Amino acid sequence: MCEFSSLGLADWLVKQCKQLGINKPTPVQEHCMPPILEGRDCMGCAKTGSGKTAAFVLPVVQKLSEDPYGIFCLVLTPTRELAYQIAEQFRVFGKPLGLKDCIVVGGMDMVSQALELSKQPHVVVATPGRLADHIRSSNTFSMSRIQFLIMDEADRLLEQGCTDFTKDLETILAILPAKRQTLLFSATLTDTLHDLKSIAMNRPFFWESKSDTRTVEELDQRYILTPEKVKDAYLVHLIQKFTDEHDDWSIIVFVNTCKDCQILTMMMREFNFPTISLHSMMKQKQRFANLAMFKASVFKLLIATDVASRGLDIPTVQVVINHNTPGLPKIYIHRVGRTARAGRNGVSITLVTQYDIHLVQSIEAENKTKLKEYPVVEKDVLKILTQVNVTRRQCEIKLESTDFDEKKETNKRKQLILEGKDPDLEAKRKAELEKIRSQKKKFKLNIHETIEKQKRGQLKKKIMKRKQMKKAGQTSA
Ligand SMILES: Nc1ncnc2c1ncn2[C@@H]1O[C@H](COP(=O)(O)OP(=O)(O)OP(=O)(O)O)[C@@H](O)[C@H]1O
Repeated sequence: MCEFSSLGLADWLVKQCKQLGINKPTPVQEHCMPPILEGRDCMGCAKTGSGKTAAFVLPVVQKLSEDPYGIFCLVLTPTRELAYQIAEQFRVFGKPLGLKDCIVVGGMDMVSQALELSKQPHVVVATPGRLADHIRSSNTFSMSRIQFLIMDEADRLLEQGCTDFTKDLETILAILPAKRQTLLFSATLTDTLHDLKSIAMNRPFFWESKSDTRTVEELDQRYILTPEKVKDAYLVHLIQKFTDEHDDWSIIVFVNTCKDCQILTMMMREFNFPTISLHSMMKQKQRFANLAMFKASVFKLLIATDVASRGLDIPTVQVVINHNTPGLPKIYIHRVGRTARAGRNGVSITLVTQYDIHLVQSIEAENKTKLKEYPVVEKDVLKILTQVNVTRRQCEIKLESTDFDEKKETNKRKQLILEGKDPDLEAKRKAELEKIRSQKKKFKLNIHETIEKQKRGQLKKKIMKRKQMKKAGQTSA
């Protein structure tokens, strides 16, 4: 393994790394830092927890020290929590320079962000939606001279998933200079390689860690096959087991929806586990506070939606539990990648129902790894089954008595307004679409019935004709 200094990193930065306990470069750092320092665009694809952040932060900080000005670098990232984490890395490595950063994310005060931006910080770390809002609404800052555009979790930024960043990215890219270095990183770049190449136009250097598997060897990947109704009992049992067996434990449980996140958090608290949650329906300040408390081990159990599945670096996490089997192998890779980071060991356990077996098969095929069964004494789970299910029902009733569903509706309306749509019109449009759909269905059903009737009629006629012919034959005989 080589040294940081042989990669072209300045002595003061090598010293800074040493102070942070970073002595030798990881492969993604070893391969991507030299071309970045040479001025090339770079696309780096390496496993979760392999040090991709430092692979782009270190060269940028070095280049900034040679020609410091603001705004020098823009980092885009899909989640707000990740933006804070990346900004922290810039602050730590750039401390000797007095590096100034500005975090521009949704859910936080826009006016103070605008003020910060106008002070020309060296580095801006942003989520696309909020930065695009600033670009559309103010002219107090300029990004026309930026030297670096970095897209962390680049494939997610380009994906047209539940949060679609495409329009915001267009707004942002339009104000950036064509002459810049573009750096794209993720653990799962390959699917979006083609789209990414059009963003990094300057003959990008592409590096992908060569490995048979897409998850790290230190990760012990397990599954438990369970009927849907017994899932929660398995979850409680597993958490109890880890609590009993380890003094120093920290677990993330991933769930599918905000509502499930809320219910499971309430449930786990009923069972006296020190639990906290993270999902997109929470106020942003609460999200940050909860994450900070989990990082500080004040709470040992975090129940989260996929808002926490990418990038978060929490070294104490030993176990990741997938309460639902992720629908895409990519989501699985990022979720389980919250443990077994930077060479540490970790376990992931995926709860699989009979309806999810095909999902596990595609996860195994895509990641070229077989998941092993996690051994559980079933009768211990069955012992707590009734109590767990009763507790869930109680928590569901409790949640129904709050305004959680209304909040969800309000949030949906807010989102539509932010997208420039009229929520009432959208609701009307949806209702009309629904009406058309049901009319079409009815129409299809009618046609089907008519055809069937005709067929039955024709068949009847044929039978009658045959009977008549038979009769006629008999009489002539
Ligand atoms: N050269 C190194 N030696 C030891 N530890 C390192 C090194 N570089 C980074 N780390 C540490 O490894 C951990 C994971 O790094 P990082 O968060 O950058 O991973 P990542 O590759 O971006 O993962 P993900 O794909 O999940 O976002 C961090 O705690 C970081 O401080």
